[in-house]
Amino acid sequence: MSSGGSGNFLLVPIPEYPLLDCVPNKTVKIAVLGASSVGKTALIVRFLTKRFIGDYEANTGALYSRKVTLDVEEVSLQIQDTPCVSLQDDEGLYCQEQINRSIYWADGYVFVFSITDHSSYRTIQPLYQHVRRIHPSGNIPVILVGNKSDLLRARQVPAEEGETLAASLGGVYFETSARENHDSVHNAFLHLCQEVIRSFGSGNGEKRRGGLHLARPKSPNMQELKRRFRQVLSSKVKSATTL
Ligand SMILES: Nc1nc2c(ncn2[C@@H]2O[C@H](COP(=O)(O)OP(=O)(O)OP(=O)(O)O)[C@@H](O)[C@H]2O)c(=O)[nH]1
Repeated sequence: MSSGGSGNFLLVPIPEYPLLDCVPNKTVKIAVLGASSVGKTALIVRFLTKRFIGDYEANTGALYSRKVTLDVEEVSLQIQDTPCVSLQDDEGLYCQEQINRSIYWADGYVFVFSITDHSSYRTIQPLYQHVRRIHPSGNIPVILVGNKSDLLRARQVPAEEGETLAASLGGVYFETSARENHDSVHNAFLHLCQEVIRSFGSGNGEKRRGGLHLARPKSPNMQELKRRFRQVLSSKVKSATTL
């Protein structure tokens, strides 16, 4: 696994909601991962703003943070956009260090490929293995998104291949068009957020974070423990970045 990239990417300040605004134990952290130009940024922007961004700008990985209402539940949602990963000739994965940090930080993952680009589809399996190496235990809430479904004539990945791959990752497959519609994108993100919240309830968060030796806060004094949790996590991320 090669790494590169610099800057305290993940440690950019996450806008803190005033304590009274923080939705206790309902902070959902999602990382959006995939190859170049598959539509990671466009999907996030469509989900959060209902708008489509037509121009292409290689993304450096922005963090979006806001409260959203999913069904009737209000959650503090943080979505980490990430720079592209790429397959190398030996089918190894080039994944910048800053992407590792966002994988380490996230509770759930959106794996994105473009249905018009088979190599972006082939990137998903090694990318998923990489995430598993960082989170070896517990199940990790994931969804697989085949984007650009509006470009039917340019399709290179049949829907069945998406379904098969999603099943092997333990997630659900969604075909979306960030360009054409909001609902397909919203349903995909909504599903993942619900899976993440479910994983908190199942204690999976504790099992998964067991690898970090950080018990998921259970006490009534959630805010204090969450503050400590965040501190320990960010110091862990800091030490991880000095690797
Ligand atoms: N036709 C079509 N174009 C799309 C769709 N989603 C994104 N695009 C376009 O594809 C290009 C790449 O979109 P981005 O959102 O920048 O892709 P990205 O994965 O963030 O790209 P990287 O910065 O390389 O990681 C842009 O020109 C988008 O306008 C879609 O659903 N349909």
